Amino acid sequence: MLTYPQAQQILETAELIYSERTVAQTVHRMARDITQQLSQQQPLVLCVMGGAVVFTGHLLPQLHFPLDFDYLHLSRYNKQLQGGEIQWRVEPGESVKDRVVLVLDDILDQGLTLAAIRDKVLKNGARAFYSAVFAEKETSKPKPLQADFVGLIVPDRYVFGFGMDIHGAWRNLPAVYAVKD
Ligand SMILES: O=P(O)(O)OC[C@H]1O[C@H](OP(=O)(O)OP(=O)(O)O)[C@H](O)[C@@H]1O
Ligand SMILES: Nc1nc2[nH]cnc2c(=O)[nH]1
Repeated sequence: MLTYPQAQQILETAELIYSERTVAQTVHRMARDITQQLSQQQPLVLCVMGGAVVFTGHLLPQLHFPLDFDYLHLSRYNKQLQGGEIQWRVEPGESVKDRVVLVLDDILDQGLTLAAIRDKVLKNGARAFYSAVFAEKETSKPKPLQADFVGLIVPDRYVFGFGMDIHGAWRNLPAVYAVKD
């Protein structure tokens, strides 16, 4: 865990890359696009804990159609800045069977996390898989999947805020920051 001064120091030296206003406009646009595509499908919406919790909390009240909600939990970064093995804590269960599933995550970086989720959701019998990511990182490597709904494009730097952590801290920020290079 970061100490209080360490957390403060990280924020003070970070670069603001998207303001709170842009974040709000982005979630609003995504809600409109998701509504256009899925409002007749009564999807099962799955929040990927814990990064997607802020995005989910802002998005769901803007989806004015019937849906069900649940969550799944896995981690690949484990409070580090480099990804490793995927560790599942709560897998998608039987509830996905025959459902149109919409998975919400905070960021698509190398895409390994979302690809693992897609594979499990489809293996457990979902009728269709959709994904919405609040941010997508511009990486040089090809990704194993594309998200159906993408919010903000972020540079190939470690970003935090609006649910995304930096060593476990600052998920609570309303805007998006990049760590100092
Ligand atoms: O596209 P990838 O390179 O696989 O990375 C994306 C994943 O990384 C973060 O999760 P993390 O493992 O940090 O767990 P968290 O949700 O607890 O922050 C984020 O929430 C995504 O799920
Ligand atoms: N918080 C955070 N999580 C990530 N997971 C993959 N890339 C990132 C990133 O840049 N920031």
